[in-house]
Amino acid sequence: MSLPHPPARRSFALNSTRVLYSASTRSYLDRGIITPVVRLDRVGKRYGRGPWVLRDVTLAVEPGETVVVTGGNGSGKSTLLRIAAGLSRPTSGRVARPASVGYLPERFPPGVKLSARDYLRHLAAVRGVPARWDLVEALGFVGDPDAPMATLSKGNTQKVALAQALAATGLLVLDEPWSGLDAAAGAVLAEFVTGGAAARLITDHHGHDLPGAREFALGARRTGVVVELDRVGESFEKISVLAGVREARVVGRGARVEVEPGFSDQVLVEALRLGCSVRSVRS
Ligand SMILES: Nc1ncnc2c1ncn2[C@@H]1O[C@H](COP(=O)(O)OP(=O)(O)OP(=O)(O)O)[C@@H](O)[C@H]1O
Repeated sequence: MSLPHPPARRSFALNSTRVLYSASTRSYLDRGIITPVVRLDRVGKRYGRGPWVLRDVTLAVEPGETVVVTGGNGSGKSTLLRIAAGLSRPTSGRVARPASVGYLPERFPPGVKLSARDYLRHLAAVRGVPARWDLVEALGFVGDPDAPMATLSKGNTQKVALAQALAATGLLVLDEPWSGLDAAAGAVLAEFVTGGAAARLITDHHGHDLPGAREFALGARRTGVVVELDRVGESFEKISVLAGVREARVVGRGARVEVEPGFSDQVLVEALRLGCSVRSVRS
């Protein structure tokens, strides 16, 4: 069930600039002077009779703010994002969101027969927003805009999928938006997700450094091992998906890797095999 939208007199205009929100916004939020764009109130989720994936999650994202949802594999990040975007119903709790929501799924749906240009036009028409081909170009799309989406490379598919999500003005929900992007597109995206007036809720296994972003950690479990690696380079992607890796973040030329109990030996062996050096290992 969605909460009714808050009264307009308490809302900040969504098209105001980011600067307006930078000073003391948390205290304004707390005092009810700024209304969050999206608010999850004690949200819980279980699929069928399965275990609870999320329990009692309360989160508010204000205009112009970027919140990065972190947590290990299976901690419920994508589930939380789908609930925030309105694509999945919470089992308990309440969600209030704006009318204009852009959503980038973790994986692009297979079997889309439309061309990139028609796909963008179609989704824009459904949502009542302009088709932003300029965003596709800004991300450095290379390919035939009139070829079926299924024939595009992963990175170019991601650029089109991102453009349809970024066209929204209220809330941007982006699940692993850097996935498949080249460095140039990644840098453009980093600017998109740290500027502008929309509220942004994202996941990012790559741990990009996003100025002003706030972290929201899910399922923070205290046991496990933290491994600090050096000389990680191109191996980061492989390390971040190793069995037992709860979370991996780029730190300078190295990485900080949180590992589930019992998995640290095999993660260390694999990291050394990939040419990394080990800076520290601690519980
Ligand atoms: N449609 C579904 N039906 C049943 N279980 C699901 C469904 N979607 C997710 N789950 C389960 O919910 C849990 C959380 O999944 P979710 O994809 O939200 O985690 P995540 O933190 O995004 O993981 P990852 O970092 O691996 O992407 C997992 O145990 C998953 O198996």
